[in-house]
Amino acid sequence: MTATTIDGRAVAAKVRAEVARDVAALPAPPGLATVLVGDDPASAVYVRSKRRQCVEAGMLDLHRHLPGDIEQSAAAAVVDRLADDPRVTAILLQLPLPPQLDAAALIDRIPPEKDVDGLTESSAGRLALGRPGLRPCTPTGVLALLDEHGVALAGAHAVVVGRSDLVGKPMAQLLLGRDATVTVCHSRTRDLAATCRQADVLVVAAGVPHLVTANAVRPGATVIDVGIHRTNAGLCGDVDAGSVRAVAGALTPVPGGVGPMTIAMLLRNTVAAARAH
Ligand SMILES: Nc1nc2c(c(=O)[nH]1)N[C@@H](CN(C=O)c1ccc(C(=O)N[C@@H](CCC(=O)O)C(=O)O)cc1)CN2
Repeated sequence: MTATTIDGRAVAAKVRAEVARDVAALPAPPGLATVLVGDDPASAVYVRSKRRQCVEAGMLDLHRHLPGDIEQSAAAAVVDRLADDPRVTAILLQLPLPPQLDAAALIDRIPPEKDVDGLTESSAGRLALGRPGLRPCTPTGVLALLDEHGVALAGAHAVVVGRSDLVGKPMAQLLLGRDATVTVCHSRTRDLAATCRQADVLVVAAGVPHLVTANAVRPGATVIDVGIHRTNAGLCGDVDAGSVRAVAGALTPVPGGVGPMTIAMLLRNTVAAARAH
């Protein structure tokens, strides 16, 4: 068996076209404020893509690039100005932030209605309680890929590897909301491979290159690789695609899988924020 490739680029392109149509129908273009602190090369690539795709969709690009050594109070003042700016529909702080900054405190200065990353306490609480709200982009993008690929989640056993605020935790909650039976693995999980082999749907968001190999995949399972790592050999994920491709029923590639969906969901969340305004 060779796994079917789940084409994130194609699905993301469909979403972007839908977003562009939705933006054209709005009374005014939404403003997306991307805040980049410092000069981390990977973050710069992602923010550049977000800004480009924001403009291509017809939105206003309201970018802020802050020095990497900025103090907490100064960063907070920038967020507060964006929060009060009527041109700003949506705010995101590109993560990770430099170590001197308290990311959670800065994120929580974003008004819930502008929190298109879905990372504030308010957004996270609404997700946990099953109430409407803006959801984190990557987990939402994973759900969109599973839906587009026709994966039945109700009653399925989903295993999530990783428990980050950005992906693992909201991913588990979103899958639970779709009536999957959810197991969350992490660095303290004993016999990770045995747990992963139970999965009908395996979402790997551990941040460890090639963590999951073929021995951890049940034949025919759907495997979603959220990882992205820059190596001398190029980009790779948390899944050893070379070996897993021979066992899985479906697999997302890196690059070209979850990554493009993260940005597509950001744009979709920005339209949702504009509509709720
Ligand atoms: N505030 C946030 N920070 C971060 C998030 C987030 O959702 N919100 N997610 C990740 C990084 N990320 C978005 O910022 C992201 C990662 C990867 C891609 C992507 O399109 N990857 C391409 C390859 C791009 C490349 O050449 O490197 C792919 O996988 O095909 C988009 C967004 C952490 N920070």
